[in-house]
Amino acid sequence: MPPDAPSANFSARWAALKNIPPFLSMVWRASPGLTMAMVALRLARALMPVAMLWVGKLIIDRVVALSASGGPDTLAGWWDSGLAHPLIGLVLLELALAVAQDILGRLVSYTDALLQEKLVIDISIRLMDHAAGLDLASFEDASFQDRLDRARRQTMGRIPLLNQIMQQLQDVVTVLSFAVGLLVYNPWLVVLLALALIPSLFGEMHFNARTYALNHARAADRRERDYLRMIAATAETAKEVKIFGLSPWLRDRYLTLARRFYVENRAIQRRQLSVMALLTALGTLAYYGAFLWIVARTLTGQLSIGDLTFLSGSFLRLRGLLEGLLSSFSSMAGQAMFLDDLFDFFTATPAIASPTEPLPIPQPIVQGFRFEDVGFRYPGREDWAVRGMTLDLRAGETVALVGENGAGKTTIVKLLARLYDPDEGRITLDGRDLRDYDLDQLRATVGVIFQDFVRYAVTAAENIAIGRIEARDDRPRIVSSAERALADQVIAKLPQGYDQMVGKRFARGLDLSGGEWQKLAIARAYMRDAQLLVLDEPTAALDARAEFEVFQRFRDLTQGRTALLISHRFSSVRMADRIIVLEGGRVQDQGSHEELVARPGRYAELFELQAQGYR
Ligand SMILES: Nc1ncnc2c1ncn2[C@@H]1O[C@H](COP(=O)(O)OP(=O)(O)OP(=O)(O)O)[C@@H](O)[C@H]1O
Repeated sequence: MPPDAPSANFSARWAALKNIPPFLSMVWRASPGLTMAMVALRLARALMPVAMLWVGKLIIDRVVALSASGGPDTLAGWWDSGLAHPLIGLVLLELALAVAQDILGRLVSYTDALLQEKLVIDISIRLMDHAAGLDLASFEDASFQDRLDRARRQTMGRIPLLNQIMQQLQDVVTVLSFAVGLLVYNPWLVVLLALALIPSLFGEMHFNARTYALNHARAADRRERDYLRMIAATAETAKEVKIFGLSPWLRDRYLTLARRFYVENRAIQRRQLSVMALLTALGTLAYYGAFLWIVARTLTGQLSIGDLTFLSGSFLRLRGLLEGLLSSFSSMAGQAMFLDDLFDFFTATPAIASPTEPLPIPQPIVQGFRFEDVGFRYPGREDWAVRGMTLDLRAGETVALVGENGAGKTTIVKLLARLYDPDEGRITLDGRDLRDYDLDQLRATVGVIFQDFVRYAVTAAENIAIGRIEARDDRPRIVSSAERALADQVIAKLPQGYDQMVGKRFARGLDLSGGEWQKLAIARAYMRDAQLLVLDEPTAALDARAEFEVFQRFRDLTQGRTALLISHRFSSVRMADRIIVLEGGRVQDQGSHEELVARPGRYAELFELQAQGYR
């Protein structure tokens, strides 16, 4: 069991009850009106059983009294004498109660369904909103992924908890109403019942805690299982799974993980079965003991037949209710333990945020961006991704970054957009630390298209509009961005043009080639009014001519704006005003293409290598 797994003991369970009030406040937030209606309906419903049983007792006592009094022999006689009128009134009352109970039950289910739905929507939106504010680093951290995964499950998985809590509330009121009835006859009856049920309560709590601990400890396994199931059967992976014959390997890996969980879970379930059977038997014994007492008192005339029915009825109901209450109380506490993950997730705060008094981004940028002796390590890694990095991105200039795989090119882009903050040194914009500026404005100013851009399963137009989602209805803007990125030719070939659904996730979707996707992605860059435009190798799948053309246009169209290009193709890179050569997270050299090829160094060497390939 990992150190952070809650131990399978009672205190963890009791402690989890602290989650109930915040959970209820979430319910209230989701819909105050429905919540109030629900509580009122449940309360009314809670008092029905005791009322019905009591009226039943009154009916029996009256029937017994009337038949003992030796009244008329015929029904008509009874009617005329008027003796039976109060009895008829009681029967009608009982009938009305039964009908009301039914209607209330249906209203409760109706309100419950609506409230649960509202709650799912509300929690989902809060999860999405909260996730949007968190650091990229959080998403790249596996333990955070586990937490997020568990929290996400809470959205659907813990919703029945609402019903459980409400039912619990209703049952408590019903129990209290019966207990008051029993107390009137003999307080010991109530004590006896409660005592007999305590062992089952602890038993239930113990086993629920064990199950939770197991689930918690195996969260990482489950994520892997979901992942395996996903890669075994999705459009994105089907090609490789077939070509490499991965199916048996995926299947075995899945089975190994699933079996481990199954075996551990079965052990808990087995113990629960035997222990709980014993504890429940205890309860049954106590129940029949009390029942004997009631029968004896009736025989000796201390209780009426009506009392006997009321008491035995109350007893039967109380036992069922208390048992249900105790077990659902413990399962409710168990469910509440799962809420820890949800609330944990909500308490996670981003480290990268706007300062309290942010500076506005200069319009226009005058000097540009500058890295001053910047060092950065990815969380959980010992080695530096960039170190001692000093470079300038002057306003209005087109700069290319080159370097071998892992040289730190993408990391520079992430630092520029403040997806991460440097561990050493600082990055400035017009002389002020990036951290002093408004974060949202900064991200709007830096338009980046990454090499691993997302292929959204939406329409072609929407795929482009992603670059400036507020302008998704601005068709002329979308069309002109598409033209600049050469994506218009791709779209012209689609049967439904800009409104064509793309991607293979949905039946209506039409998949595109790698290069075609890239053109759509590049069009996103033109949707923005970004002052710094970055293309981080989204052109890798374009053929050499298309990349050349895309970059040429990019340079022309970004005239007067600052632009950063990342590419491994020298034919494209040479268009830049200045080329920065990175090696091992540092600037190794910089200059124009002509300057760099003229002197011996990494650039000339790599350029020569690539040129040879074409000879
Ligand atoms: N999310 C991450 N978590 C941990 N380490 C990372 C992460 N992303 C990159 N790195 C590491 O940081 C270093 C720099 O990576 P970076 O992505 O900046 O290289 P790059 O120059 O863009 O490479 P490429 O040409 O392959 O795209 C590499 O050693 C890489 O392994």
